[in-house]
Amino acid sequence: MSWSPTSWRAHPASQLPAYPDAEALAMAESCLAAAAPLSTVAENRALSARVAAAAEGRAFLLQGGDCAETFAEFGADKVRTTFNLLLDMAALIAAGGQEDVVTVARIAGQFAKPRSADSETVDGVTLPAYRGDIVNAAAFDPAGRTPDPMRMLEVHRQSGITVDLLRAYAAAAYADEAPRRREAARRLGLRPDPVALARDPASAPRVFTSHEALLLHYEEPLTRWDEASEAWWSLSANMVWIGERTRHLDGAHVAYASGIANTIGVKCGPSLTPDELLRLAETLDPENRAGRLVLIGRFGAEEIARRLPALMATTQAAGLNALWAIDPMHGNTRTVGARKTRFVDDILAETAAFFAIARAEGVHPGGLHLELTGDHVTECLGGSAALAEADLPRRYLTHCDPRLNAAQALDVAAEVARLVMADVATPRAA
Ligand SMILES: O=C[C@H](O)[C@H](O)COP(=O)(O)O
Ligand SMILES: C=C(OP(=O)(O)O)C(=O)O
Repeated sequence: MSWSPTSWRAHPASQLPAYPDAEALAMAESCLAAAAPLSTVAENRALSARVAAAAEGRAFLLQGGDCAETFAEFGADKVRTTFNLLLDMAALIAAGGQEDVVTVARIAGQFAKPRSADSETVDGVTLPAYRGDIVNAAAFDPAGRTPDPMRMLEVHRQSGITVDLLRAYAAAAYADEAPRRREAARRLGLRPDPVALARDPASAPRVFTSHEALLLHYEEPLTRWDEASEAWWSLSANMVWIGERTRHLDGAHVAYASGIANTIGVKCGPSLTPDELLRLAETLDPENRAGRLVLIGRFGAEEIARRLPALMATTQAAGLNALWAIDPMHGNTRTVGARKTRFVDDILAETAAFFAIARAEGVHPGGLHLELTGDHVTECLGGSAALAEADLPRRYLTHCDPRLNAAQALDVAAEVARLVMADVATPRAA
């Protein structure tokens, strides 16, 4: 049977909200079907070409942004801060020797969250879990927690403005590039590369958009047919990914992603077997096209050495052209007091292990995926600012998972730059 954007509806779907008002849902979906796209096929193809270069060892994918965007925190300043932080991080990694850094934000659509539990009970009252602003409100009250499909329209509106801002910042970013590169070299104790400093304005850096393709009621109407490429594209973002909780082979999320032409990320956690990974790759990337699949490991600092080598050995033996990246956040969540947090030391340890395992397996360690914000939050512990447990309550603002603040994100990028430097200087395993 041929694929269509509605094909996912014939598959079991996890993590989708139970909307109580079917008419309102249908109305929101039809408004989205008539709404402007949030990416273009040309941009999406450009990103895939650059991810293909990363898969071939000639580039590095940096992906990062909020755990979840929200309506309340939205503003041009926030978008600009994320944009600048990602480019500062990219400059560090580039200075480490991986000149072409492909920068992708978790932005302009990252509003839906998978949850461990469907409901939450407080003082004997049970309500649906908060699933991100695209679904319901974080506040614990019955009206706010009821899934409201009209929220998808607000996400589309906010994301449209965000995309316009990102395009405008990219057009202006050339002026900031030389100082950014000088600062990156200074931080790494290197001499700035004069060739890099004199880059052509045409190669001004840009930031692509991405989010988890979780809420399929939102993704379906933003999936559009392109005559020129004769393909369906998600025009809700430049690339989307499938999360650890929804990557079931026969599930709705894999069924949806299998039919769109964009670059697709797949989170690969501790329960993924080599056989499942191969079958996922066959389903999502039957042509084994470089630039199509990004395998994003997220095992935790303690688990990675037990899990990743067999997965990488399998993709190598099968000759897969997928890009391997590391998300050192999601396997390293701990609870301290009543709050979820992550330790920068765990994040660095998993990242270093990723590079070491990739080198041993003959794989290009080609990407980093982080939850971060340019705001001065105190959600993760450690780093050069030495945030300690007592700091957690000061600015713990996330509604879901703890994010690196700007200083911590730059600490991780600087460490990746050092790992890249060591990697490019080391001959690869056969
Ligand atoms: O970002 C990932 C998930 O949404 C998150 O870790 C789930 O958190 P929970 O275990 O509190 O539901
Ligand atoms: C939910 C996420 O991650 P994972 O699917 O890896 O848990 C995420 O990246 O927001």
